[in-house]
Amino acid sequence: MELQQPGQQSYVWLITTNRETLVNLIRNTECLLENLVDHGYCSTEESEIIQKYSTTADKVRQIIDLVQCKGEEAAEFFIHILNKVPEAYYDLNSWLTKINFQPSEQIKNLQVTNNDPVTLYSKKLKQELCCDSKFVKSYSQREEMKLQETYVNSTMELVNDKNETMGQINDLSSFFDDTGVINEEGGTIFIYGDAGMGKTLLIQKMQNMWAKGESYSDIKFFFSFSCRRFVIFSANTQLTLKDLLFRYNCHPDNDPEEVFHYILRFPETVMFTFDGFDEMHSNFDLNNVPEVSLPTDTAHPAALFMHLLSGKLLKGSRKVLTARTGCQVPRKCVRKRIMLRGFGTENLKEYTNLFFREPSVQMRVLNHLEANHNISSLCSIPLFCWIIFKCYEHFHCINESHTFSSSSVTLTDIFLLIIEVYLNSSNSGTTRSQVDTYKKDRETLQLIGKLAYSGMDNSAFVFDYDTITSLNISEQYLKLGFLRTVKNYDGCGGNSSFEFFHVTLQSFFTALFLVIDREADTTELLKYFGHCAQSPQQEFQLNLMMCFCAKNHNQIDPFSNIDHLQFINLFLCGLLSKPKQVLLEHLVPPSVLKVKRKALKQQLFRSVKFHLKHLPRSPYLEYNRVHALTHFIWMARCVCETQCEKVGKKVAKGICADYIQLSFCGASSSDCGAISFLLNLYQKEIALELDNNNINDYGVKELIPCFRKLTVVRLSVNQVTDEGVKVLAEELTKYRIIKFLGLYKNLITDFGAKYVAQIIRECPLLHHVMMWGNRIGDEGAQAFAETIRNHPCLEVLSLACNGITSVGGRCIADALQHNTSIKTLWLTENNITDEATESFAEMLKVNKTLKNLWLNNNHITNMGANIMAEALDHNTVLEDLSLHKNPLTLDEKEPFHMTSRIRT
Ligand SMILES: Nc1ncnc2c1ncn2[C@@H]1O[C@H](COP(=O)(O)OP(=O)(O)OP(=O)(O)O)[C@@H](O)[C@H]1O
Repeated sequence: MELQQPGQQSYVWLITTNRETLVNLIRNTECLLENLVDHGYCSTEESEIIQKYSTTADKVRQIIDLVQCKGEEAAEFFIHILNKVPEAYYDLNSWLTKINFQPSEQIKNLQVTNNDPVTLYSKKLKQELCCDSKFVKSYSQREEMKLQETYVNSTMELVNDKNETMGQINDLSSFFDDTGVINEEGGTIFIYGDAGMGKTLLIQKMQNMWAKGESYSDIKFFFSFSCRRFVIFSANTQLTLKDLLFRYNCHPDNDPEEVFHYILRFPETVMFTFDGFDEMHSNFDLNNVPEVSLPTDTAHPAALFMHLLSGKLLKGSRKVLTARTGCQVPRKCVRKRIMLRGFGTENLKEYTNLFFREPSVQMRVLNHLEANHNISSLCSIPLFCWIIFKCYEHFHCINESHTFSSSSVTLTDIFLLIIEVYLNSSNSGTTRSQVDTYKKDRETLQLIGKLAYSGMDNSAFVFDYDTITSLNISEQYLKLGFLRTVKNYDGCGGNSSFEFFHVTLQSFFTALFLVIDREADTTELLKYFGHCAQSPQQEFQLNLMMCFCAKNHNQIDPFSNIDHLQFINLFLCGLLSKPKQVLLEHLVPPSVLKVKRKALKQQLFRSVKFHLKHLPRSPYLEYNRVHALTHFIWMARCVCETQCEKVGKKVAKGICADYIQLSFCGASSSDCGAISFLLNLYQKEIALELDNNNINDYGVKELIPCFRKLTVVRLSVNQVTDEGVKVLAEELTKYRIIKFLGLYKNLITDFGAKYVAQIIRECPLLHHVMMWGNRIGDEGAQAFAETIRNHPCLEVLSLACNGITSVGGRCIADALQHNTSIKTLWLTENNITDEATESFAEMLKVNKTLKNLWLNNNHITNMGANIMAEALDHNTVLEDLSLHKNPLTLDEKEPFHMTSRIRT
């Protein structure tokens, strides 16, 4: 673009000499005319005449002629408009920069109206999203709940592609910054978590923050898609990108072409959210996505989606994709991985205080949660927390003194309760017993159950109006609140579609239907066990294949997630359990119930036996180790849901090992209840490895019943805080059988370190303690020092990656002068300087057991290294003094190089 340079500051001259450029690059004449008319530089008649010209270029020529005639002020205001509405005149950006336009004070004070289609569309999107995101959609339509009054941040963690944690994030605005990037090429922020962890609500919160101007201010367009909705498209649907954006979100009122042109030109101003990749069940083969060479080409919506995700379309746009844990996404696309871990103690407190307004009720609820681990661990999953609170609120309204049950509460219990609450609320608050409510509304439950069941086989979570009416589900039933309307995506304003307020509710209704429907025989009842029957080998192979395939960006099968089917089995176990018999007998004849119960029990045993038989087993140290995966957790959940000790005992017997490895199984805190239920019934002592799960302090509390059996407790990378460690100390010191304690990469501070020290002091068999990657400082180090002084058998202590300085280092070194058991001490990555090396040297002169002392990544210089090296002359036991990554200079003459036992 050849631009004419102005010779003097005459705006008329500028316009005249750059006429050609302006005619070529101005595409929006309405904005110019409206502002010129508003401020009297052009009359309405003149504007109308100009608008009659057929081409934009002619209109621009006329406008230029007009402002030239009107003189300097009009010409200056004309350029001021171009400058003030960059969305419309972005092609003139470099011209405006070159002329270094500086309007006079008089012109600056004139208000410029921005009626450009891009800005108007952005405003429209904001308004629409503001309305859409204001209320939480999970709640029944009768009683909407404002997002602002219910959303609290849950625990979010950055995770690398080996599933290792990279630290927490607390702010949704930081999703797009540079922290935690695992792949610079990727453009998608991938957020994952279990069912009900709050992925959808988090997306809603992002929409709301953008729409209210609280965040993402550089984004002009925010397009939200639920992957579930892609099911609606038939295999031969063909759409252009423009259609996908405008028809399935809101439509621009003015000049859609221009808006789309802007989107293509500035993709970095666009944000997409795609919620629920695991639900993107489609007839369309995602592994054979046809290429789209131009953004104007048509393709299947799922293909457009995949191209958006991979950056082939709108490269540079921001994308957020959510899915259930375990769902594979093409690695190449992923920029960051964020795992939702649900509510920790503080989040739960915040949520309680938001949910219950009355301070006295808040206190009471918090006290109940404190007293009942079973309920608080269920509450760590936000969906279940909401259901529990909702039930509490309802029963509390009826009876002020209502409390949470003090006995064990299962997931089936809380779903039975929420249904009761919904049914009762529709009866204008009449209070009936649970049995009466279910008895009276049996038919309703059966019909809704049938609908739920009808969708399960082919993963249909959205029901069109025809399906609803064909099953005789009337308006009245729809209003109960179990189903909510789905925004119409065909853009034609047809009849609404519906979905359950959460897919776990659909699973519950399916199970309820299979139990209460007399026609449903035992084959139907048990069919989902068949779907979920996966041998551990298959699960291993699948995991391997997923890793391998994800690496090659091939063969993605997001539909392999069958949690919704697993939930059906779980609820069947709950509904057909003995404690529920009293209620169920009012809905099904006892004889039918008996047959179903028997069949389920037999099936459960068969599945469990098959699963346990095929679990991989291998010797590990002195143990006979069994390696369990996610399916084992589902099995434990089902068994626990039966609440039957006899079943539990039989299953526990099948474990047949003295070490159970359950790392990376996606176990949550409430799963610890199920694990504990089984292990408590195990005949012998056993080692439990639960590293890299999501159990936090609630999970530790859930394990209380089984600590008496545990010789190894490995709870590393699990968000355990001092509170959890306190529980460990109370429990482990009762039984004193613990040999190995693994708590690395948790949130333990000096306070918690004192409890760990207590465990070391009081448990004489303990030989391994892994505490690296916590928040322990000198006070904690001091506590360890006091306790290791005379410990009889502690062999390995890792305190690496903490905040220990020379003060703590000296205490530990002094204590080691007296210790005769420790062979390995890790103090890597702390803040230890030369000040502590004297103490280490003294210790090395007298210690007769320490073989490995790791002080890598501290602040030790040649001086400190030499002090320790000299001490080694008196020490024959130490094999490895490791000093990598310290500020040492490599000088041949320095004596510490003379000993091969020092590694630098
Ligand atoms: N951060 C949060 N603050 C308050 N409530 C929450 C939060 N996250 C989730 N909830 C509650 O849990 C319910 C379920 O959450 P959501 O639908 O977002 O889960 P999800 O992870 O998308 O589940 P799924 O994988 O099954 O689709 C919400 O409707 C809300 O009641």
